[in-house]
Amino acid sequence: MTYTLILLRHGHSEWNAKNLFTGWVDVDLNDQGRAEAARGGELLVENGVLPDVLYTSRLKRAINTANLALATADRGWIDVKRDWRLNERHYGALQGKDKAQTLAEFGEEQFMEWRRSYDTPPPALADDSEFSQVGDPRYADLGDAVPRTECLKDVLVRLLPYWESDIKEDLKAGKTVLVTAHGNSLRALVKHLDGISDDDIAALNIPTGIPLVYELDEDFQPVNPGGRYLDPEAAAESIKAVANQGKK
Ligand SMILES: O=C(O)[C@@H](CO)OP(=O)(O)O
Repeated sequence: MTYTLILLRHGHSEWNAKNLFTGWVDVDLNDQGRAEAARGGELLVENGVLPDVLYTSRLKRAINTANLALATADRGWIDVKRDWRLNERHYGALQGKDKAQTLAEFGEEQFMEWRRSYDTPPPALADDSEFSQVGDPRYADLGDAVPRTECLKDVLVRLLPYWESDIKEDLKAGKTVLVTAHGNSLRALVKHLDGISDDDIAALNIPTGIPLVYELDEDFQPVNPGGRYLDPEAAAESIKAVANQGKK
């Protein structure tokens, strides 16, 4: 008996296209992202991997990706659970900043440390910034715990309890679970699933809009470590593009 988990990073967003750090800023998909999401749904159908339940973050680029993919797969009727713990990593004071300019200003080492180190968060975002989520009603349940910045470790710490309490329970019940989330929240989950070290996770990037399917054994260990992208060629191209962001 194996459990089927599908991970799907949202399609290209308006700020991916502009090369801006996004984090918790609620930016929508662009046309490319909407097309990627629909293609993601086609890939689910072509591969006969149809989700029974959907998990998303509270951010519209993930929500709309899931809606488009599921509509394409004629699966818009499945149960949905949304949770802030699947949100993108909060990018702190980098939210809204241009990646290429940040790279030029701070140099590659600092830029990569902020983007990909496991435990160094970017500087905190001021509460009165236009890009702050403090006071946003969608995070009212968080009170003053709304993040001002996060490193990947912080994401793992907030995400794992939810993985244990909710997502795993649906898998245990035999449901095929679709998690539609973000580059860094999915990197955290993949780190956990594949047992990737704190150092090695820096080199792992998740492509936009391409379903990544894990088969998990009864102990939730991947039967297929690293998972299986439903379009491996497109995934390889997109991974390269994500890795090179800023370096234009
Ligand atoms: O800007 C962001 O929020 C993320 C994902 O788009 O970017 P990066 O890949 O640089 O972590």
